[in-house]
Amino acid sequence: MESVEEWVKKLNVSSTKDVQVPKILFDQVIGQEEAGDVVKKAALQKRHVLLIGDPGTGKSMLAQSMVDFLPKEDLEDIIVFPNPEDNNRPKVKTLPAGKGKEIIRQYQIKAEREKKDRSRSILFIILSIVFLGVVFAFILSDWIIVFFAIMAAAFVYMAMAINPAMRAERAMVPKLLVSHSPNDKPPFVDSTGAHSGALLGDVRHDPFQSGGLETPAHDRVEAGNIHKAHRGVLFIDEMNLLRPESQQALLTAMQEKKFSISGQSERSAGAMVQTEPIPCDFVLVAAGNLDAIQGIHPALRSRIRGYGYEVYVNSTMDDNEENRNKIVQFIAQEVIKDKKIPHFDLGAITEIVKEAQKRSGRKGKLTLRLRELGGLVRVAGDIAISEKSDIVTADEVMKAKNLSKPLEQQVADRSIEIRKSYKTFISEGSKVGMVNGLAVLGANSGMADFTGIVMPIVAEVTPSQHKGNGSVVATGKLGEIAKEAVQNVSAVFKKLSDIEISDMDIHIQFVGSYDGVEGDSASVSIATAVISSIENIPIDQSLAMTGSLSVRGAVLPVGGVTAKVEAAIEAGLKRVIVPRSNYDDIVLDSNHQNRIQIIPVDTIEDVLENALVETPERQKFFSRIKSLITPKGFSSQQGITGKNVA
Ligand SMILES: Nc1ncnc2c1ncn2[C@@H]1O[C@H](COP(=O)(O)OP(=O)(O)OP(=O)(O)O)[C@@H](O)[C@H]1O
Repeated sequence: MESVEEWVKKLNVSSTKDVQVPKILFDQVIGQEEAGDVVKKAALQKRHVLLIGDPGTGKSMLAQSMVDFLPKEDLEDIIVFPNPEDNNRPKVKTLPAGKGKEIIRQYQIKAEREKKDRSRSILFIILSIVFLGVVFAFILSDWIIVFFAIMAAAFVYMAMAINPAMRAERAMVPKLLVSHSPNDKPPFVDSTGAHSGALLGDVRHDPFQSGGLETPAHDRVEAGNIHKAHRGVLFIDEMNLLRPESQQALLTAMQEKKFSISGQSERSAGAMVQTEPIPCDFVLVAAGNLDAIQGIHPALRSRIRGYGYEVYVNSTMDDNEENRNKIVQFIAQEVIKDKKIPHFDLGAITEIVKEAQKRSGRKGKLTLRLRELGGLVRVAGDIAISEKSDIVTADEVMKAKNLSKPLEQQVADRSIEIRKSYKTFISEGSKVGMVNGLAVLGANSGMADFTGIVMPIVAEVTPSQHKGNGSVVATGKLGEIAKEAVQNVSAVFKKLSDIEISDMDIHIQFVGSYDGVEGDSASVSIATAVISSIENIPIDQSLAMTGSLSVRGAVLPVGGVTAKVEAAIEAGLKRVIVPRSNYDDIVLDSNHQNRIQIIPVDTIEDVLENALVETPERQKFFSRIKSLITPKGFSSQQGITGKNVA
C-alpha cells in the first residue's frame, strides 16, 4: 500500500466538509462488516446478540442501529390500573401506541369533573349549615348558634377533605408506564450500569401507608428498562457487572417475554406490591470485553447462544484505500456529531490516518478503537477553535497528540525525566549483567496506544551454598515474572552456558519498575542479563531489547513494539533488538524515523551476538556454544540484518 502522503493526493475532496456522511446509523459503523451482517440478521429475526470486543470499537453503535431493522411490529403503550379488590396487585393493560396518553387524559378529565362536583357539594353542605345556623339564630334570637354552625361547618369540611372517598377520583387515574407515539421507531434502551430497580422495574416506598394519606400502589409502580425496551432493543454493556440475581431475572424476562414489577427493596412498602405480568418482548444486546464472558451467567449465555448470535468485533481493519477512505468518513462523522469543531483539511486527515496505523500496533492495519481516535479528532478541533481557525490542519493534530497523551504516557515521560537526572540507566559503554529492557505501561488498562518505557534489568549470579539448591531471587514489582522467566529458560541456559543453573543463586532486579508495567516480554532481557553475569561478558548499554523467550531459545513476538522502540529512541539508545516476527509491526512517526538501528532476531544466540561486547570471554563463550548447538538450531548469522526503518 502506498504511503498516506501519496494516497491523500488522490482524494477528490479538499477537506472533510466535502465528505458525504451516511444518513442511517448502520452505515456509519466502520470496519465491522461481519458484525454488522450478524446484527442485521439478528434484528430481522429478533434474536439476541452478545458483542464481545475492545472498548470503543462500535458495539453500542451496532446495537443502536438494530432498531432500523427490527420487524415492523406495532408498538404498545402499557398502563397500570388500580385493583379495587386488592390494592397491592395493580392491573396492567397494553394499548396501541399513542392510545395510552388518550386514556389517561380521559381519566384525568373524569377525575377533575368528579372533584369539581364533590367540591361543589361540600360547599353546598357548608353553606346550608351556616344558613340554617343564621335562620335558627334569628328565630331564637341567640347569635351564639351562628358560631356553633360555623364550627360545625368547619368540622364537616375537614372530615370530608381527609375522607379517603374524597380522594378516590385521583386514586382511580391509571398510570402510564410505557408510552409511544404511533410513528416512533422501536425503542433502544441502554441499561448499562443500571441497578436492578432500573432494569426490572420497581415500586416506590410509601411513607404514609394509612389514614387516607397513602399513595395508591399502582401510582408508585415504575417501569424497568426491560419494559421500556418492549418490542425494541435492550442494550447492556459490561454485562458481567450486572449482579447474578439480576441476570437470572433478566433470563426469566427473556423466556417469558413478560415480567411483573414488585418493589426491589425488601424493607420498603413497595415490596408488598406485585403487578400483573407486564410485557417485555425485547431483543437483548449484551456487550463487554473478552474478560466479560466469565462474568455472564452461564444460563443467560446459553440462552443467547441458543436463540441468537455471539460476535467478536474487530479491533483493526486492513490498511487499504477503501478503509483509509472510511477513516476520512469517520472524521467527517465525528465533526458533524460534535457540532462545534471545524472540518479537517488534507494535512490533518493524513495525520489522523497515520495515527490510526500506529495505534493498530501492526503493520498493514488501521485501528478500529475509534472512540479514542475520536478523542484525538475532538482535541485537534478544540485547538483549532482556540486558535480561531476555521479548518483543522496537521499542526493542530500534532499538538493534539501531545495534549491528549494518556496518563500512562505522562507517567512515562516524567519517569524518563527522573531517570535521566538520576541516570538509572546508561545509554553508552558496557556493563556485565545489566540490560536495557523495554516494557509497556498500561497494557491492561484497555488503552489502544501503549506507552513504552526503558526498564533496566540487573542480574547477579553467585554459586549457591549447597550444590543443586540454588534459588532465584527477584525484586521489584515484576519478581514473579522474572522467576518464571528464569525457570522457563533454564533449558536454554543449560545449553548455552554449560552451567547447572540449580547450582547458582540468581538475583534479578528490575530497576525502578512501576505499577502497571507489563513484563511478560522481559524474558529475553532477563536471560541476556543472567548469561552475561554467569559468563562475565559485558553488555552493550547503547542497546535495548524486547522479546519473549521460548524454552527452546526462540525469540517470540511481544506486544507494543512501536511504543517500546519509541521509548528506546527517546532514551537516546542507538540499537534495539526486536523479535523478527514483530519487525513489520513497527510504525514510527516521522519524528522518530531513522533515529535507531532496529535489529530483528530469531533466537537468543542472535540476541547475544548483538548484545555481548567483544572480549576474550565472549570469543570463548561463542566457540563453546557453537559446538553445543546443532547446525539446524543455530540461525544467528541469517538473523542479523540491522537495517534502519524508514
Ligand atoms: N466502528 C465504529 N465506526 C464509527 N464510529 C465508531 C466506531 N467505533 C467507535 N466509534 C465512535 O466511538 C464512539 C463510541 O463507540 P461505541 O459506544 O459504539 O463503542 P463500544 O464498542 O460500545 O464501547 P464500550 O464497550 O466501551 O461502550 C461512537 O459514538 C463513535 O463516535
